[in-house]
Amino acid sequence: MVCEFSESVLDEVADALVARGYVCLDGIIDPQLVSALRDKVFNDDGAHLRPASIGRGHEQHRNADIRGDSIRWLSHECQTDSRYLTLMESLKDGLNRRLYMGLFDYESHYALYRPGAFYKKHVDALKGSQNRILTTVFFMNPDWQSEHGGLLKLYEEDGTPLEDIAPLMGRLVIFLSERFPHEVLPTEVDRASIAGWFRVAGSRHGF
Ligand SMILES: O=C(O)CCC(=O)C(=O)O
Ligand SMILES: [Fe+2]
Repeated sequence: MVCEFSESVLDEVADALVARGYVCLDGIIDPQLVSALRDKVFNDDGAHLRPASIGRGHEQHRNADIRGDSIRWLSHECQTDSRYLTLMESLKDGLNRRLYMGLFDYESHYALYRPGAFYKKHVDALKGSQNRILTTVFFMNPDWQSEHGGLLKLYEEDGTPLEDIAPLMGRLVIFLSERFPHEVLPTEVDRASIAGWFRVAGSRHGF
């Protein structure tokens, strides 16, 4: 299984980030890996999902009014997780080569939104030195229908709605973390995703 993005995909992502700050890509991840990732949420690992919290460190707390998903962090100890993380490493290297973004490390979690769950409008970048610079959201929902809800809604910095993105199987969305407020609209059916963030080392980056 190939665990790196092609040069042409990396070119496309880099060009889109420069032009618009975000990109939505379909079918760029091996379908076998996509279904293995989905199985992690719905089969073997479902029991390890925990209600998500918000904030960082001692400011971290659960707040079901803001987000209702359950999560599990990816780890290189699991082979399927590791394949996804290796793929994201190739994205990091490819973007650093093209845009000198200084992306340093990556953290990501599976998220399961049960019917009725949502994540209110927020910005991913957290306060502190290890800031989140680039967000990835990957979807694993076959047969998604518009009546299922659960759209990822992106906004401009000034709050103007920008794009509603359906959480379709195999779709990867990448955006600059500080620039785009976004929310997950309430879902009617189980909705699985992997949210991830690249951070820079040390101080804030001026991209
Ligand atoms: O699952 C999604 O569509 C996005 C989730 C999200 O915004 C987050 O976890 O920060
Ligand atoms: Fe987010």
